[in-house]
Amino acid sequence: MSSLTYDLTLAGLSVGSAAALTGIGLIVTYRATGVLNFAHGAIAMVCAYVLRQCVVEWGWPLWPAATVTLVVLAPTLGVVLERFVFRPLAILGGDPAQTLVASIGVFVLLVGGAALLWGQGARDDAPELVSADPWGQLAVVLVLAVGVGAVIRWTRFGRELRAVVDDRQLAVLGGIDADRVAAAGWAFGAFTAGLTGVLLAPYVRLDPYGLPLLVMEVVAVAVAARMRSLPVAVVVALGIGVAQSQLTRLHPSGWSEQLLQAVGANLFVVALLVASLVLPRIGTRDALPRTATARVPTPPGAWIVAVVLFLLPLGFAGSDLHTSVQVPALGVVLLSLVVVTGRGGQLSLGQAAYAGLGALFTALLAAGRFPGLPRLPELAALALAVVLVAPLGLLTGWPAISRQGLALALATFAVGVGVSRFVFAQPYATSGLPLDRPAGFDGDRAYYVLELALLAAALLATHALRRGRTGRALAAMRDHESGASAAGVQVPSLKLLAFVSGAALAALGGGMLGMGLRAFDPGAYDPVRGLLWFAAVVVLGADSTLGALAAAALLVGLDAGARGGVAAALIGVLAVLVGRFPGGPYEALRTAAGRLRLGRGATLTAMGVRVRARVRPVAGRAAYRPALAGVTAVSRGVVSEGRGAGGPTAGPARRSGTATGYSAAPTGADRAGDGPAGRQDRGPEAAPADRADDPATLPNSPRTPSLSVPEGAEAPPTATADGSRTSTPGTSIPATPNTRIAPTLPTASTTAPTLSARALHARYGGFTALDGVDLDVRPGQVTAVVGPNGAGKSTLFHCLAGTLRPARGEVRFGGRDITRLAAHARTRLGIARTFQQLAVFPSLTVAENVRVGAEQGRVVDPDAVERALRLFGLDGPVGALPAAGLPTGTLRRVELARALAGSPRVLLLDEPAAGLDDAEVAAMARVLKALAADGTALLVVEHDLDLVADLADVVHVMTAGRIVASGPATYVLETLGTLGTREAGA
Ligand SMILES: Nc1ncnc2c1ncn2[C@@H]1O[C@H](COP(=O)(O)OP(=O)(O)OP(=O)(O)O)[C@@H](O)[C@H]1O
Repeated sequence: MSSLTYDLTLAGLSVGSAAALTGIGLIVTYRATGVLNFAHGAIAMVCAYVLRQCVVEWGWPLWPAATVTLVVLAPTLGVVLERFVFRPLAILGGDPAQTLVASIGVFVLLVGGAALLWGQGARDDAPELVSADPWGQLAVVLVLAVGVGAVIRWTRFGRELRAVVDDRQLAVLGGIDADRVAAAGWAFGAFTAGLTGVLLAPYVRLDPYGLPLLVMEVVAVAVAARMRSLPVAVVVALGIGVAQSQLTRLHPSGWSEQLLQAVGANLFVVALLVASLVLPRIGTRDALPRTATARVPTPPGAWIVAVVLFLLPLGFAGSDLHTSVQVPALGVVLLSLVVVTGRGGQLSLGQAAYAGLGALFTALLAAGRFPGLPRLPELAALALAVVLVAPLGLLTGWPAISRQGLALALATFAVGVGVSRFVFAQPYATSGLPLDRPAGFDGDRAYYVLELALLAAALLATHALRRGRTGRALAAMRDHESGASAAGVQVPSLKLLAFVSGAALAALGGGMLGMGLRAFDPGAYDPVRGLLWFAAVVVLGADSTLGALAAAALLVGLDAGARGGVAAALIGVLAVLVGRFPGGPYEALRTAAGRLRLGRGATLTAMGVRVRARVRPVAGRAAYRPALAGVTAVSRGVVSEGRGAGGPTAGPARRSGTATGYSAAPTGADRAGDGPAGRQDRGPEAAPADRADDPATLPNSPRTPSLSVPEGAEAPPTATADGSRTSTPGTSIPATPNTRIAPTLPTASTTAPTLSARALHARYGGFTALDGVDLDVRPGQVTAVVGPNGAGKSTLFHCLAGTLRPARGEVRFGGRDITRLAAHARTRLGIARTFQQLAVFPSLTVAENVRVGAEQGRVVDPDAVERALRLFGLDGPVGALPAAGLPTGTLRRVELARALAGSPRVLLLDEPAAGLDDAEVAAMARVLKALAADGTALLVVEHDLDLVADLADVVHVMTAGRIVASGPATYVLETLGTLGTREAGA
């Protein structure tokens, strides 16, 4: 090896060792607590400053100072963070997004605190702990990695650590002291951070912003190791370090030289981009913590105060106004976060990049240096810059389509860092780009007026995005992504829209900021600022435009003093506290306000019930009386209240629903007489002539109308082992395979199926959850799927709804193959669904929830909302209540009303009775029957066999991924009951 190669390799190993240390620390903390510690770099920076303080300022000897810093201070800092910041969050449920916000808060707090204590300038006299010789560093890293690996793998503590990470609550129930494990993880993580800081500080600029960012850039190492494997992290870190070092030898000519230099200097950033955008994701749970997006009630008059405060600087003189011009500009940047994060619920740590691009493009366009474009006047340059940056929002919008939570945070952070390093840090940008203000607005006062006009325009744009159909869809996506998709919201497009609009707003604000400062300053758009802005918006109420303006004023105002960092420190404290109280300070406020509101609402609801109970018999109609009583037909769009003129008939074997719930009394109308035209009689008592089933339409028995377990089909082992798969207490579903169940199908089966599945296979890894399922869901029928836990019912449901793609087989809707169609697209075709776990949008009112379904559904019908609300007894005051905090029974109705508001042709219901009491179940059954009578095809996956008996026309019995029996409800359930009794007797 030549001496140059050797030297470069050694230098690379030195850098790689520091990166490996960071990787080890991040992985250990993550494994012990599930937190990706964004504050790791900030802890490194604080330790480096403390060591310098001890040695340089106080004159302590190096090694005692290092011992105090690394063995006492760093672990103590880790333990304090665990005890006072992250443990309370873990106890509250360990919402990963909340811990992410808290760790960004700690980052911002430490950075701000360091700036306050030690100033913002860079120090170049950090003491050198070990010589530049990389072997010592490498040895430290390897010993640490091997030691930690051994502890995790072979010791009791390691086992406990893995248990805590897998399931903290379960581990605690198993007698493990999760707090001790987490504290140890944090102490060790902070120690490695401190070590990284003191090792790096002598060779890089020690300043409050630069060093933390440098350390966080190597997070790629941990991500590449999937936050698990220490050896992978060490090898990747050393590999990148050496490669980066060797790249400095290459000197190609032309444009590639610049590119190579940029890549060579930032190989860890390239790795971060690859790791977060290309590699499989980590930590994909959850979008934003509820607290971050909670509606903060705007106090009355707040807008008037805000307007007055924003006009106030016009009376200022000189330097005060010079500072004030930053406020509206930053306000516009922060409004971009309101759109992306507050309303759309998407974590975005890279917003500073778009702001910077806006300023850079404006400067280049105004200077005539933008490739291919002539010199433009400043305002035109700003406008064009906004237009050019907007599509770049796809840089973070695209990853957001398939990412949530931590994975999205990392991806957006990576884009922010990438733009900062590869665009802002290049010579053309750093050599000083002047940015003039528009002609006529050169003075601070005139420019401030212009800014206020632009801010007003940005507020209007933000308002438009947060209002109306788009605003509701964004809020729905934020509150419950799959629920929004099920309501027909085009989630991927909406995410792109959020990020593109966010990028445009950020670019506008960034350009304004640049003009305010009269230059493009790359430091003003540093990724660290992106974190600070994100934290500021989140703590002041992410979905609040007023909050964004307040944050802008706070950030500029507090940092206008002699010492910067006050704003960061304050925002850091608030961000750390966001999760401390039940919901953070703003949530506490909101909850208090909400309680008042909900208190009234709850009373109203209760009153509604009372009123209904008391008034109806007399008045016959009450404000709350839902249209269920006497509903005979829900003809598409028309709820008619029958007077014995029709309704879904039920055969004699059908149970009658309990006469309680939404409606005060059963009218009997839904059971008497003929149904509306076109309605099929149901039940086995149908006339024999009606049973001339078209064999082609029968899923399970192609040639014979009799239904049985398919010939030769073996009951899966779990099904026959003991026959005791009781899915509902007291109701056993035996899976004896050769049971012939029923001679006939209900007559409705002669109609062509609306939705059908053929030979569906679905797998989770190597496990087959669906093993060749055929199913038809026909109009005018309630088709039920029953079976023991784990039978595959939900999997089948997901395949039909479009949330899971089958490995093989086909799903058809009205003859069209929809196997590969996304969930929202199926909803728009007319397949609506509800969820086993409620999927309502808590921040929207009841009526808004239903409106989302109507706006995104198959048919956009202006009356659909009112009709759906009335049908489920949600009209009146309850419609104006926020969904958050309403009782389960009400929310089930909200979900159903939302599904129906889109006028679906097929309604898929996943355990619709979950969480409902008998009266509510009975009432719901009546609506569902009415819907079926009107021609809607219903599929119900349900554990409650009483409800199935009451509701269903056709029942399919599933076990172990197969349908083992199908037939008319009465026969199937009776046979199952008999078999169950026989089995029980045996
Ligand atoms: N995401 C997943 N990853 C791995 N296995 C899964 C997953 N979801 C379900 N399974 C497994 O697939 C099988 C079928 O699950 P599914 O939820 O469809 O059953 P189910 O009949 O709906 O049960 P339940 O009534 O309990 O909801 C079960 O063995 C379950 O453990």
